[in-house]
Amino acid sequence: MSDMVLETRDLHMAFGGLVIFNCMNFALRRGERHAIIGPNGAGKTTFVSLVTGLLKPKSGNVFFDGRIVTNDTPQQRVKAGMVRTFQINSLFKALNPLESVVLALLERDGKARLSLRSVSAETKLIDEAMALLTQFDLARDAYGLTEALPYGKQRLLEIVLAVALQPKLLLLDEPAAGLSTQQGHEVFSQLAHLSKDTAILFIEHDMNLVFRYADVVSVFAAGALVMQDTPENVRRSPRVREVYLGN
Ligand SMILES: Nc1ncnc2c1ncn2[C@@H]1O[C@H](COP(=O)(O)OP(=O)(O)OP(=O)(O)O)[C@@H](O)[C@H]1O
Repeated sequence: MSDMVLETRDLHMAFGGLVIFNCMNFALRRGERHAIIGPNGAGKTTFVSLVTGLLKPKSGNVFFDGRIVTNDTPQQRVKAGMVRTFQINSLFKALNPLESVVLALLERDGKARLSLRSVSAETKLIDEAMALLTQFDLARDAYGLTEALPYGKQRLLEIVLAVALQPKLLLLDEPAAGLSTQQGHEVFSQLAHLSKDTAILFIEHDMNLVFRYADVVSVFAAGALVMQDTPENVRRSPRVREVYLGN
């Protein structure tokens, strides 16, 4: 089994005449916590969309878990163990958090067609859902209205739903966006405790979070991977200061 859970080879992407990447080669190890940083418009979200299958590259390939997935649909990639959360809120507002997590666990177990009512008998799943909510400090909110949750907790719940699928790769687009500094740290410290069976690729603009929680940082600028290295080396790099971090 390869060390790499995700690789892209020679990815080329353009929107009409606007070239985003010419030749993007990228690799991410199993279990790694990997941040993508870079200025606005650098292509970070486009890259993640190519990885998850929301967008198709003009040429080049995406490898996931040792297999080419370039032509797989996003749903096929989710089934293979690649799960993404978005900057936008995508929760089931009509369900309470516990019901939502149970649904995610059913999806993981390939039982998604069971109705929630018939699930009430599945006490093991309910216990597991409750344990996940507890892990992310949401136990007290389990039976409340999802739409009444504060924004920070809604974001946390989205992450719990993704984690419930036990992905090999979890992709997070700015998980701390719109959160207070303390909430941002809480989200990342929960993520830091996840099993190393799950690699995490996250886009983040808050450099305190990036340098504290990433094992590896990739710097995107103007459609190129400028550097991929440890947080310490990225922080010290004159080139990265020039294209992104400033002095
Ligand atoms: N669907 C699209 N159609 C046309 N152009 C697009 C589309 N999506 C993104 N772009 C352009 O591609 C470039 C890269 O955008 P992208 O959103 O990937 O950057 P980013 O690094 O994620 O930026 P940000 O940090 O602001 O989210 C930008 O110039 C953007 O305007």
